[in-house]
Amino acid sequence: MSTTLELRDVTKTYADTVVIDAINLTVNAGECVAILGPSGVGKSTILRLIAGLDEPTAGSVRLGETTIDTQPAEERGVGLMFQQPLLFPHLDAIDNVAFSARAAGKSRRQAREHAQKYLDLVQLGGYAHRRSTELSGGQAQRVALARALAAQPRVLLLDEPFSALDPQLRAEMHSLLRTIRRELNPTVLLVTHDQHEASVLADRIAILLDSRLAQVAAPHEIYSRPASLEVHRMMGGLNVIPGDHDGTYHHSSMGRLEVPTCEENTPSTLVFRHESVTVTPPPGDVTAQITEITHIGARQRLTLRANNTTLHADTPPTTSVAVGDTVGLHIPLDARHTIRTTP
Ligand SMILES: Nc1ncnc2c1ncn2[C@@H]1O[C@H](COP(=O)(O)OP(=O)(O)OP(=O)(O)O)[C@@H](O)[C@H]1O
Repeated sequence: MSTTLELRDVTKTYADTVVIDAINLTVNAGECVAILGPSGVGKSTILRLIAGLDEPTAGSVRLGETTIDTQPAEERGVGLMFQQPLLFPHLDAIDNVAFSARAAGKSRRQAREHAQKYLDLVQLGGYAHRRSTELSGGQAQRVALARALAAQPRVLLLDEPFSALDPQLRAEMHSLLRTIRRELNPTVLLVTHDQHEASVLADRIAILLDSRLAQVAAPHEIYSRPASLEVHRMMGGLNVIPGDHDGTYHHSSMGRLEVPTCEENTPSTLVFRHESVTVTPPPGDVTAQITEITHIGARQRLTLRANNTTLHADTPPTTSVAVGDTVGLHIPLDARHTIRTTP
């Protein structure tokens, strides 16, 4: 049964260092929220506070209608999964998954029947009697996920659960997690430093920067309407153009570009996703010269100069261009976003 998870003004201080500073976050029942932030920012600390492995310095954690701050970790109904599967090496897969049911007093047969359902769910039904030491990294991580789910937690906390896997296995685990969300509808709080992972898995992303949540929103909103330049960069945004907003147009060394209106005339930085830019015959919205072409998988990334401004555009490899070409760039109006800059 999924439950709402709520952090209220949660602060965590180690010695004199404030790691988490008065964070408020609600994960609705059945929702998946990803906390995204750089290494060492405090992502795992948040999960430890929820799981009861550490205590907040101030604030409280609620599950449903209950404040769980004083509950021991094992009574919170929180499932945890880490980067490493941490399976019991002396047990086979099914007894790893059956562990919580056995601990709750179920007979071996009942616990194994229950565990088998979860092994089937993670598509390892035929591996029940493999020792955990005889599983591949990806299989062991599936067993760890089955073990976390078999305990029927009220909330599932995932701490960088797929980052030790190679890209193909990681994509398979993403797909499995989506299936599990459809079938079991768990409340999930995921921690990752990978913006791609956050955006493919989560309904909302919470960006953790400098001890605080800089923005909490749906992935497309965070990509296209970042609340700050730091959020734009965290999401891999490349185009950052300082200038001024006159209410209708953004003025910079790149020229004048219509932008969504703002009431005040302010110094502001124009940002737009490199994926949203298309190449046209000049002049386009902006005329620029290509200075570099980098091939990234099935795309090609153009670096361009427009007067003193450096721009980036990701285009299909079929776009026929060469370094030195002068091209037009089309930047859709709804892809243009301005961020107020402190003068
Ligand atoms: N028990 C502790 N005592 C003192 N400092 C700690 C303790 N646990 C964590 N920290 C510090 O708190 C900060 C946040 O750590 P945390 O592990 O939450 O970061 P993270 O964002 O999960 O990092 P990563 O992505 O590298 O795992 C770090 O600077 C870390 O050194």
